[in-house]
Amino acid sequence: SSVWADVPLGPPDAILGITEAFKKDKNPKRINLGVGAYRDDAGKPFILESVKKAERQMIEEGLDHEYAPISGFPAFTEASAKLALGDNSPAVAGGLNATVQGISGTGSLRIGGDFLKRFYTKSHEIYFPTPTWGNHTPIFKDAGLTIKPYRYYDPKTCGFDFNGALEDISKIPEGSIILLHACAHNPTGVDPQPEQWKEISKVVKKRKLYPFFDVAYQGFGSGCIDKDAFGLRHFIADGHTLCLAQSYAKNMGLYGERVGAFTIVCSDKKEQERVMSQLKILIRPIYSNPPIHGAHIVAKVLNQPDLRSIWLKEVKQMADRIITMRTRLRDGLKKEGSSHNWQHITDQIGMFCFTGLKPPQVERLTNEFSVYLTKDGRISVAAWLFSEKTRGIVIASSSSS
Ligand SMILES: Cc1[nH+]cc(COP(=O)(O)O)c(/C=N/[C@@H](CC(=O)O)C(=O)O)c1O
Repeated sequence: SSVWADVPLGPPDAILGITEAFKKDKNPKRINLGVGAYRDDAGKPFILESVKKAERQMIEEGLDHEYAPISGFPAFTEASAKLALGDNSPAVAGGLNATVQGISGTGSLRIGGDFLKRFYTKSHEIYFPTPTWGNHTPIFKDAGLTIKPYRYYDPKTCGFDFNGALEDISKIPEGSIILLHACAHNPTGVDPQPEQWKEISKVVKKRKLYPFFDVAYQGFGSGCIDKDAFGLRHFIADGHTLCLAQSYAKNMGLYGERVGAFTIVCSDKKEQERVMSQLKILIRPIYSNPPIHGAHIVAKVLNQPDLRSIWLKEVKQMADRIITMRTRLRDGLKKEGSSHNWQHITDQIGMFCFTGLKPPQVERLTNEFSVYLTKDGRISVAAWLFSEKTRGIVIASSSSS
């Protein structure tokens, strides 16, 4: 028999599989609210002006196609570290950030998982908020870490289960790794308030946990890159030693360019050199060195003041549009006669709204109205086109709610 006779058929991806199903739907009124990708008012992908300008400059400069360093271009990695940690970050100023370019957020998270498995000796257990982004599980499982939960989302309020989270975190075994979403939590759209971040930092410190921040939506939550980094920067100011994975897929619209970064904040320069050396040894046999096109774009946009100021306006414009769409969706549902409390649609923040719809209602929405969303009831508000689709949500939510 064939050598692959025992290969089982795997299930479609819970998120990317929605787009596959959407593409097969012939209904002209179909709408895809599955994948976390921003769309403009015409439902089209949004190419940022700052990105277009950077690319035009790159063509004029005739950039070559030579290999980047294993860790990526310093112009990219240093700008990424400053974006997340702050322009005046003492850690960056002191050269304590061991930052490498990763293959977008996913690849950066995976480098982190692999590095922790190889060198973090206190524990190989990583604690996830419940729920979390679907791909977090296979990323860290394949890296050889054991996944454990802490409470995060309260289905009763469709909000943050702050007390539950604190209670669970205060019981996490000392030295464990804890995964935190920096902002715009996926899939719930529920973020801790600044005061709550401070409490979380205290408990994480008390338990001597190792924080791993996933920074996939900086700027996309509030529209302000500094506000969205509050939790991360507070943890640094609180003296935590931590690591973080960044993605430029959403906040620069560079989805397919696969541009991200992974940073370990080290305690001193010697440690940073040792950590950098081992990150490069880890990367070399996987993909040797990172893709350069998107990295050049990001380096230009972040380092050139004219492009940076355009970008800051554009990321705020995207965040503001999402906030407007949230309000229109909530009002539209009321207008359609729904008596359900949809307040959480505007209380939540970032690309996603956790509607609270149950799988049977999601199925109805998809099968009868060609509205595509993930089974857990998450919709990408960024992809929402205000239309009579609202009616579909009302009907689906009214049935067996
Ligand atoms: C929290 C989070 N972290 C990292 C990523 C990685 O994105 P990357 O394209 O590797 O930089 C995503 C992507 N989330 C959206 C897309 C996806 O699932 O791949 C989503 O949730 O739809 C996240 O939502």
